[in-house]
Formats: sequence, structure tokens, C-alpha cells
Amino acid sequence: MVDYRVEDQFAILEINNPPVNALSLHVREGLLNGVLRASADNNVKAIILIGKGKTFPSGADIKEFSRPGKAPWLPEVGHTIESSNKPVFSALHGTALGGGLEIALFSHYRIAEKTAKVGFPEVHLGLLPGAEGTIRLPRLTGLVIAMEMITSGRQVSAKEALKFGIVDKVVEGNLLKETKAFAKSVLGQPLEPRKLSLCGVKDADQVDKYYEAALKELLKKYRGVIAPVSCLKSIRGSAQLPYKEAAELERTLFSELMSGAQSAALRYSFFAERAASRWNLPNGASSANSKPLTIKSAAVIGAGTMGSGIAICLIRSGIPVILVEQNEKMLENALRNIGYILQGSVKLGRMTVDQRSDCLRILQGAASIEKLKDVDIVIEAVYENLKLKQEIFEKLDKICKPTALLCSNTSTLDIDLIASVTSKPDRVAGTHFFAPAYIMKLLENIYGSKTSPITVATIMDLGKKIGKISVLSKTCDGFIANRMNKIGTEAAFLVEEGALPHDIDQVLEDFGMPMGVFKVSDLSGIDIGWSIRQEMAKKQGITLTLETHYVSGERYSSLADRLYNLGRLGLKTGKGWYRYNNASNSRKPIIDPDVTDMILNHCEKLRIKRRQISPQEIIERCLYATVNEGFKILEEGVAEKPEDIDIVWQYGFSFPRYRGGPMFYASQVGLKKVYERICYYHESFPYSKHWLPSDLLKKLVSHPNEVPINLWMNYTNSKL
Ligand SMILES: CC/C=C\CC(=O)SCCNC(=O)CCNC(=O)[C@H](O)C(C)(C)COP(=O)(O)OP(=O)(O)OC[C@H]1O[C@@H](n2cnc3c(N)ncnc32)[C@H](O)[C@@H]1OP(=O)(O)O
Repeated sequence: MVDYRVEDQFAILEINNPPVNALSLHVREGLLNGVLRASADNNVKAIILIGKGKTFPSGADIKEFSRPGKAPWLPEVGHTIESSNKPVFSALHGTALGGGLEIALFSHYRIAEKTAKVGFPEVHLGLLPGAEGTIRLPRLTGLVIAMEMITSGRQVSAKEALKFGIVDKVVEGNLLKETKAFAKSVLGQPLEPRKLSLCGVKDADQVDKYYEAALKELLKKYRGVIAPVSCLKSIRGSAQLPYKEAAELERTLFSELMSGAQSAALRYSFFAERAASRWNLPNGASSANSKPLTIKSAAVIGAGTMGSGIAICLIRSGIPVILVEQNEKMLENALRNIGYILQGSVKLGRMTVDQRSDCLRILQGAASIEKLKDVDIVIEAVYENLKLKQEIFEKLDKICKPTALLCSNTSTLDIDLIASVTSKPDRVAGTHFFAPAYIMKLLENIYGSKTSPITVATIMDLGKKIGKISVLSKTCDGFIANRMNKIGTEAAFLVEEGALPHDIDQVLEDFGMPMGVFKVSDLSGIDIGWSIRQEMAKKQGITLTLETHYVSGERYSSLADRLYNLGRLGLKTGKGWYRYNNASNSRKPIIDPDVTDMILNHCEKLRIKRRQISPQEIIERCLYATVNEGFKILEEGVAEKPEDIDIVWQYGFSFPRYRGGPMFYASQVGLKKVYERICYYHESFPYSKHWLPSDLLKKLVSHPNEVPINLWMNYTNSKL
């Protein structure tokens, strides 16, 4: 794991632990023994630590965090490095992160290859740099930079690292050769001034001022997240306490974070995100054995908000797009809007003026789909109507080249029904983007019963290329995301039973959702849900009224239909579940007594006796109903693994990452407890089939050993 050799009186300790040279036990042992051996060797003048392959260590081995660890610990290795009687040089390339950077900070000198990046990403794992990184970095950079880097987890370039004083030299070419050359230039110089444990923090007298300012920012930016504040406390300690005491404080704070629920969820999320990119189909095809096609050109059909957003994602990644829209005016508007949106990105510094021009150069509008015969992929994004989509796919089947992939941005419709009108159903799939498509990171890809592995591999790969997190779902009504989301349904029932919309929103926001369900509904428009409900009623041959309380034996709430009838369509009409001050163009929701009256009237008409509803019940009803559906989705193979579901929730519905996702959250609450509450709510609400307990959940609780491992999490010790 650490190869030791001596060259030109340099002991070279080459860390060899692919893929990222994580500081696993054997690496720590290798470093410790290597430094001791080199220090005792009279033929060695200096020691060089370097990573083999693509990077210097990118951190501690996160997998080790979930099991009892073994000494030597990183600080012990670090102090052995610092106290060596020979100068130690860390030669950085790739991503020198976390524990990797800490090892470098224990070294006496740091040389970085020009493209290297350094940083402390621990905060993304709900941790702090626990091998004295919070004590050492401020000694090099001063407090402000250390606070910014550690609390944000930002990776900085070699050039910036040089400016901040983190590295001593940036080199090009052969890193080892350049490091030796640098080492020769400083050999013989005293080591004491290079030992950070002996240095002070130069702006220590300003610490309270910097701490207060940074804390204020953090509390605003990371509501409910604890690690950034702990990072800050530890950095404050670095300035206020003697080195040893500061290191003890850091260790205490690190242990608290490590044993907490937030870090467990964030570490799980790190692996879940990577697991979601791996997929297996029931026929044995998988991401490991299927190669994607290269997509060189694309078309998007429909120039509405979704279509335009999808086009932006593609052109931003250099894929030329033909945007098809029959309505000329709409097409013109869409092309103009895309220009404005990209202009906004320029203003925000996310792209340059030239990059914007390059994007617009590869975008063209077209009024008909006849022009699409040469494109590699078509993404249809017209409104959610099966007949319309089938008509389009029938035409595409005749016009497009036989190898073209035909995809639909449907959010609910069965991919098999869409594919059935084509002669090449193996080339048909769903690519479900989330609004706004150019911002939201999730791409929910859907395969039908005839979708080929190549098609799946290509859309998953395309997602990665355009900067999305791709998750694969089997086709079904609503796929993973929309099928599972029961929050809106239960929230409406809770309002009928006694809660008010702002009570529910508050509880959900306190839980960590960025916005409550009723605020979201106002933002997207009350008419959207209304159309979906009307369409559903039409399909079932029923008429919905304001008194409808059951549909096909299922409980139904007509509260949102009442809002629609009152013309309260949400933010766009200045009134919805809340009121908005349109005069000042404010998007701030204001509690509206008219809505409360409307709710009370509704309950009176339907003779619903209202009661006090606790925050606990709101969370349980909204989340456990969703979790129950999640287990049904797993059971049916719609999602291959719970990680896929959690990633859909994090990136599609902004579920707080520090809670992992609904499935992980359930595992932390304890599946037995969740199951019992689901059974209780099923008894209480027999007319809501989403409370019918999932068989898989029942089995997990009663016979966990009979459940295949991929159906439960590999990374956690979930409580059963
Ligand atoms: C006392 C404690 C002291 C210190 C605490 C720490 O050091 S905590 C760890 C801090 N470091 C990090 O958080 C870095 C995490 N990794 C990354 O950000 C990226 O992996 C990285 C290094 C930028 C490389 O990105 P890339 O896109 O090239 O690869 P990918 O992310 O797909 O990772 C490749 C595989 O490596 C696994 N992996 C990455 N980092 C770690 C790690 N620190 N420990 C264990 N495993 C790691 C990752 O899961 C991938 O595995 P795979 O099986 O292929 O999914």
C-alpha cells in the first residue's frame, strides 16, 4: 500500500491504494513505518510522500468510518512525519483532500503539480478535518481563508493554494523530479520553523470578530446542518487555545459529529450517489457490461419551460440541439428566453460570454419534426397526454435514423405504451427531467419492458455528461419520484382534519425541506394539480365536485379544487394557499385568513370534526406514507435499491441530504417502529391505499435474513 524506495538519498514513500489512495489502515501503517525507517537511515537526506496513479490521498477511507477502526490513527502518523529528523516533502497531484491534505500539512514542505486541487471536503460528510486540519490550516492561511475553506468544503486550485500559503511551490512536468529539485534547494535549512505545531495563528487576536461574522452567514446558509458550526468552533479553538488543547477540542468535536445521525446520513449519501449510477436490469444487463452510444446531436420536441430547460442542459455540454415547436411565436420566445437564461449564467459567473455564444451557436429552432432524420437522440417534452405523445413517437419512428434513441420527458406515463407505437421499442426510454431542468440535478431515466441495455447505458451516460445525477427506474405509473410522493396527498388530508397549511409547511421546513408543500404548490400553480386530477377523473368516467370525498373507494380531498374555483392559482395570481403582495412583486407567502375560512367551511360542509394535530403526526403522515410506497417500489423492482430512491428524493425534491433520504431516514428511526406506525395509520385510514403496509417492509421487520441484500442498504447498520 506504501512502496518504499531510496533514490538519490531521497526516501520515496509512494502511496498505492487505488482508486483515490484513501488513507486506509495499511496506508497509515505504511506511512508510519516508512517515515520511521527513513528517519533512521543514514543514507537518506529527505523524505518524499507521493501518490501513485491519479492522485495524492483524497482523504481518510470513508468506508472505515462505519466500522471500529484500528491504530495507527492519522494524527499519530502526522506527528511522526512532523517530528522526523529529515525534512518531509509532500508532492501533491490530483485531489489532495481531507486526511490527504492533513498529511501534507504535517509535512515540512508542500509542492503541488499545476493541475492539483486541495481542500477539506469533510463538511460534506457531516465532519470536520479531524487530524488537526482545523488547527494547522489557519496557521498557514490565517483565519478567514481557513474558515471559508473548511466550512464550505471548497477545493482550491494549486495556484490559489500557493497564494494562500498552503503550498510552497507549483510545478509543471515530472512531479517527483521537480520535488527533488525543490528539496535540494532547501536541504540543510532548519526544520523548526516549518513545523506548524510550533507556529501561531497570525490573526488570532481577530478571532472573535471573524467567528461571529462567519457564524451568522453559516446559520443562514446551512439551516439545521451542524458540521459547519463545529468546524468553525474548532478553528476558533486553534486561535484561542495552545496547540495541544486545540487539537483535543478538535478531536472532541470530531467524535461528536462522527457518532451523530447527520454524518451517518451524509456518508451514506456519498456512497448512495455513486451506487445510483450503477444499474442492473432483470435480464442480466448492467452498467458493468453495457456500453453507451456516443451522442453527438439531439433534438428536443416542445419549446415550453421543460423543453427549453432540457435544450439548455444539452447545449451547455456541447451537444447541438434542434428545438422543435409548431407554434412559431412560442419557438421564437423560447429561443429568446434561452438566451436570457444563459445571460443570467454569465452574470452569475457560471459561464463566460464566449461560452454563451458557443451554446447559442449550436442551438437551432425548427417548426416541424421532419428535420430530425440525422439526430442521435430525440427528447420529447410536450404536455402530459398519452395520445399526443404516441402520435409524435409514431412520426419519429418513421423519420429518425434507425439507431436514434427516442425518449420522452414524461413524468408519469407508461414507457411501454409510448414505445408500442414504434417499430423499435428497444430504442425508446424515458428521460424525466425536473423543473427547472437547467438547474435541478436529477435525471430520472426510465426503461420499459423492451428497452435495450444500450439505450439504458446511453441515457445514463448522457445524464452524467450533462452534469446530472442519473437514477434508473422501471416503468410504472409515476416512476420512482411521482409515484412515491405522498406528501401532498397526506398534507391535504391533515388540513381537513385540523392542521392549517402554514402549520404543515413549518413542520416540513423544520425537518429540513427547503420549502413546505403548500408553498411549493403555490409556486408551481394550483391549476397544474387540478388538470391532472381532472384528467384522472375523465379516464375513470367520473365528475369531481367540491364535495367529492371519495374516488373509486379512495379518500379524496377537494380543498385544492376549491382554491382553483376561487381563481386562487398560486403565486401567479397573487393568491393560493397563501397570499402574495403582488404590488411589491414579493414572492413571500403571507398567511391568509380567507384560506382558513375556506378550510373551516369545507370541513363543516363535509362534517369533518377538526382536531389538534401534532408536528410528530405531520411528519409521520407525510413521510411514512411515502416510505411505505418506497418499499412497494423496491418490492416491484421499480427501483433496484433504496439508494436509488433516496438520491431521487435528494436531487428531485430537495430532501435534506443530512437526513439521507426517506428510506435512510426510516432506517434511522427504526424500520420496526415505522412499520408499526404504518399499520396504525392503515387502521385509522382504511380508505387510503398508500397506508396498506408493504409486504417487503413487513418481511424486513419480521424475517430480515430472507430479504436480498441489494434491497437494503449496504452502508449502514440500519436499525430493524
Ligand atoms: C481523522 C479523520 C481525518 C480525515 C477525515 C477525511 O479525510 S474524510 C474524507 C475526506 N475526503 C473526501 O471526502 C473525498 C471524497 N471523494 C471525492 O470527493 C471524490 O471521490 C474524488 C476524490 C474527488 C474523486 O472523484 P472521482 O469522480 O474521480 O471519483 P469517484 O467519486 O467516483 O470515486 C472513485 C471511487 O473511490 C471511492 N472513494 C472516493 N473517495 C473515497 C474515500 N475517501 N474513501 C473511500 N472511498 C472513496 C468512491 O466511492 C468510488 O468508489 P466506487 O466503488 O467506484 O463507487
